[in-house]
This record gives sequence, structure tokens and C-alpha cells, in this order.
Amino acid sequence: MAPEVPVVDVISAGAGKVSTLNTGYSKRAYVTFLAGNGDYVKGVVGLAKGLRKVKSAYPLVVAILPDVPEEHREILRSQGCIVQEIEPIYPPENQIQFAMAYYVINYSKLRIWNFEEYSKMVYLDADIQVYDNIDHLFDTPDGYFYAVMDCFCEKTWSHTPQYSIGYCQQCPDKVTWPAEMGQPPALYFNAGMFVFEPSRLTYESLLDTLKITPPTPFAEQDFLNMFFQSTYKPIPLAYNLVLAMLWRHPENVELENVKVVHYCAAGSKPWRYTGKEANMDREDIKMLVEKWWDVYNDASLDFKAEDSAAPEEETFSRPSIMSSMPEPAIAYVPAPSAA
Ligand SMILES: O=c1ccn([C@@H]2O[C@H](COP(=O)(O)OP(=O)(O)O)[C@@H](O)[C@H]2O)c(=O)[nH]1
Ligand SMILES: OC[C@H]1O[C@H](O[C@@H]2[C@@H](O)[C@H](O)[C@@H](O)[C@H](O)[C@@H]2O)[C@H](O)[C@@H](O)[C@H]1O
Ligand SMILES: [Mn+2]
Repeated sequence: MAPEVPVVDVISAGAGKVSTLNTGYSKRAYVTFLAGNGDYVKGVVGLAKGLRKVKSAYPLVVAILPDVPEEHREILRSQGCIVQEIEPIYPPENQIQFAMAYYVINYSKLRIWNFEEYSKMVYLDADIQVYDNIDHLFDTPDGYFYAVMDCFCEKTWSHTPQYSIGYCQQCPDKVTWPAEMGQPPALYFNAGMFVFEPSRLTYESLLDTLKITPPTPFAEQDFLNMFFQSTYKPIPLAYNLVLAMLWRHPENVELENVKVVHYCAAGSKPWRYTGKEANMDREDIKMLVEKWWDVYNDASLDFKAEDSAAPEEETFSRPSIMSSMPEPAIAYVPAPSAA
């Protein structure tokens, strides 16, 4: 039983379209973010192999901070990733207690709006794995910010009014929002996965707005929710299963239909999984961690240079006047079947 909020049917939203292969005017790519010299690089390698396994048509760009060592950059290039160094972004001076201290580095994710060589991108955290092809997300109508609704029930939310009264957008009827607390919170997305359009204008507006926005516990996730509140379109949970949903809102989860799994619950990062933290001894968690390792350890999914032959660019025979026009962002053929 999904939440009452209407989510975009991303299959029909892209109905009748299939993207042209990456041509100059409609370049598309997945993008993730990597910071530090720790083990998140394993997450990126797993993601690169997972996208290959589901035969994604688009490359994976990795936005890396300067502190990512050359050895890790080489590993990513050897897996076919496009490695793009970015400068860190820090929030204004603050005394905030971030939900996780390291969240302060996540503001640097905002640099991806400056990747203007791409017309549309799907951002995925490095602790995400894609188990079904989601390329159709690139065919969603432009002008909106697509992401999956988050859950407010984990202890990480204990600083919020919604947590204190037991309200969650995943089950808005369970605890109604008291009138004396004003409006219920606006729909709120998890920023581990989203569909967006890079744009210099948006990028500069993001950075200008950040300069005057006091930081909050969920760092850039809170900031992005505020910034894109008017263009945010919820998409089905299948596109970003925040693991806590398994024990907080099992009635909203159809695990067999989940396409993207987000290993964000405490203790669920596959590359450092011990099974000791709360909920980590669940059979579904053990299965999902094993599924992640199956992809990570599958040598047949390693990048092979011969696979990277640039796909034949579709050419359109056009009368000369049109030949100078930008290629259409999409060609029209039957929509992909629902996954
Ligand atoms: O040491 C770190 C911590 C975070 N990240 C990146 O920042 C993202 C957000 O952090 P995380 O996924 O741990 O947050 P969560 O989704 O668990 O709250 C990660 O997925 C990585 O892409 C990273 O590269 N190195
Ligand atoms: O920097 C803030 C981070 O906030 C989000 O993580 C949280 C959030 O989803 C909570 O709702 C969960 O309770 C928690 O487990 C989870 O870690 C994003 O996944 C991550 O990419 C990043 O934006
Ligand atoms: Mn994450």
C-alpha cells in the first residue's frame, strides 16, 4: 500500500520516447560523488559494475574531491568511469550538529549542476546499487526534480517535530499532523538518488542561495529539498529503497519490484557490513548485502576496453535547413515495457 501521495509514473511519463544515444545535444550520464581515501571507492566500483550488468546505455561520471588518491582514480578509470575532479563546497560558518559529522562534505555534490556538457543526469550515491535498468528515467519531462520520498522514523530524525509526534510522510494517516503545529512538512526526498538537468544558471543560484542558508542536520539533503520544493516530483520507491523502509513501512515495499537499493541504514554499507547493528541481522538485509557483493565480485562485469566502442550515433537524414538544428533530444519509438 503506497503512500497516498501521487508519484510520477516514470514509465508512461517517458511514453513513446527512447533516448537517442549520447549525441552532442542530448548527452546523458549517471553521476556519483566520491570523497576521501576510504572504502567508498568500493561503492563506486560496485555501482559501475551494477550499471553494466543492467546494460545501461549511459556512462558513469564520478565527481571526486581532491583528496581522492590517484590509485583510487585509476581503479575507477579502469572500470570505465569518467573521473571528474571538483572543488569542495562548504556551508556557511555554523555551529550545527549534522546528523552525521561527515555530512558536511556532501555539500560538494552541488558541483554536479555545473556539468553542463550533459543535458540530463541521474545522481546516485556511492552506497546505492542498481539491479534493474532505469535508463527510462532520462526520458522524464524536463523542468522537474525527480526523487523518492524519504522516511522520518529513524533516530537520525530525532531532532525534528515530525519524529517527536511520530508523523511520517510514508504513512500520513497514521498520526495526523496537529493543526496547532501549522502545515505538515512539505514532501521531502532522499538525496541519495535524483534526476536533474545540469545548468549554469541553477548552479549559480544554488551556490548563491547556500551562502545565505543556515546549515541544518541533513546538510545538502535539507538544502536541496528547500531549493527544489516547487519543482520536486516524487517517483516510486522502487527507484531508491531507503533500507529503513523495510522495518519502518514494510507495507509500502514490494521488494521483488525494487530496482535501486540504497544501503544508507546504519551498518548496511556492504563493504563494511558486520551484521551487528540494529536490524542488520534481518534475512532481507543479509540477502541485499550478498546481492551487492555478487555484483562487486563478478569479474565478468569488469570494464573491457573493447566494450566501450562508442555506439553508432544515430544520424537523421534531414533537409539541409534542419541539418544545422540541434539533434532532437529524443526519437519516438514504442515505450519500454514496465519493468
Ligand atoms: O567518506 C565518504 C562519505 C560519503 N561519500 C559520498 O557521499 C555520499 C553520501 O554519504 P552516505 O551515502 O554515507 O550518506 P547516507 O546516504 O548513508 O546518509 C556517499 O554515498 C558517497 O557518494 C564519500 O564519497 N566518502
Ligand atoms: O548529507 C545528508 C545525507 O542524507 C541522506 O541520508 C540519510 C537520510 O536519508 C535519512 O532519512 C536516513 O534516516 C538516514 O539513514 C540517511 O543516512 C542521503 O541518503 C545522503 O545522500 C545525504 O544526502
Ligand atoms: Mn547514501
